[in-house]
Amino acid sequence: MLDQLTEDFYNSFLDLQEHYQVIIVHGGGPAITRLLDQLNIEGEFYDGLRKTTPETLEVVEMVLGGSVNGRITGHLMKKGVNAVGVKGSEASLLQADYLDKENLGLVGKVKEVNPTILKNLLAESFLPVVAPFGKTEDHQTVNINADVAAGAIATAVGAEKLLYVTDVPGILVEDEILDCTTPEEINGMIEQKVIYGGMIPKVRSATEALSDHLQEVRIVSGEQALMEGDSLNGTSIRAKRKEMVE
Ligand SMILES: Nc1ncnc2c1ncn2[C@@H]1O[C@H](COP(=O)(O)OP(=O)(O)O)[C@@H](O)[C@H]1O
Ligand SMILES: CC(=O)N[C@@H](CCC(=O)OP(=O)(O)O)C(=O)O
Repeated sequence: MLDQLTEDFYNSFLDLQEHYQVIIVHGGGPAITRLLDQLNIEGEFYDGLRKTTPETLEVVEMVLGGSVNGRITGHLMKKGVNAVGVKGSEASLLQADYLDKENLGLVGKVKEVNPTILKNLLAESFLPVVAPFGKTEDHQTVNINADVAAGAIATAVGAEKLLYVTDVPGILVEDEILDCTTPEEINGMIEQKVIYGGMIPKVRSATEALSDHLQEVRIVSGEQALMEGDSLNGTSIRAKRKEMVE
């Protein structure tokens, strides 16, 4: 999605900051794959997660922590947003365990989040742009899936809303954007194959992140502005449908 993010999308952050304190957590899988291909380093995925050797990790760090993070931060700075790049592996932000060292190598799962750095930056009106790395107890940097990192950070900072930015304007049912839905309906849509492929991990981590505090997760497009007037675009996912009637 990163290559398709529009001017309207980046402009939205000025509007968003009038209503919310905002943290961005980004991925960049296709950009990593491109550089690995150029370097003739073979990539392997298991259940959508990249097997990460020490050699692969070096490339992942260069791409996510370097060019992708710099690009997003740079675009936001140009719009007048005070963005700052943060690596999840630093300042004890994402403390990780190995997910499956034998099969996946240096891939992490989040053990604990220390959001102090993010809270301090937000308090000073910075917009943190987080690259999804973690640090293990033995001080190894690990590669963490961006959707997973975003969910964990949202929970740790006590976020009210979590937005998953993608290349469709929301959850689509027969080409119509769904305004709102629930985890229960989502399970049904997965069963009926209305939701398939890359949307499945997105809606699953979205529903996992829902809590008493984080009452809404949205699936939104990066091809348009995130807000229209005072409301957010895309599909709203909430625990119960009756709460959606506002
Ligand atoms: N019901 C659905 N509504 C919208 N998109 C869907 C649906 N089911 C599957 N998809 C697919 O999910 C894709 C988004 O997931 P993915 O490609 O992994 O996104 P990203 O690269 O932004 O993480 C869409 O482009 C679409 O092909
Ligand atoms: C462990 C793992 O798979 N990490 C991901 C991190 C980037 C990411 O999540 O990028 P997308 O959001 O574009 O998928 C990877 O190496 O591709």
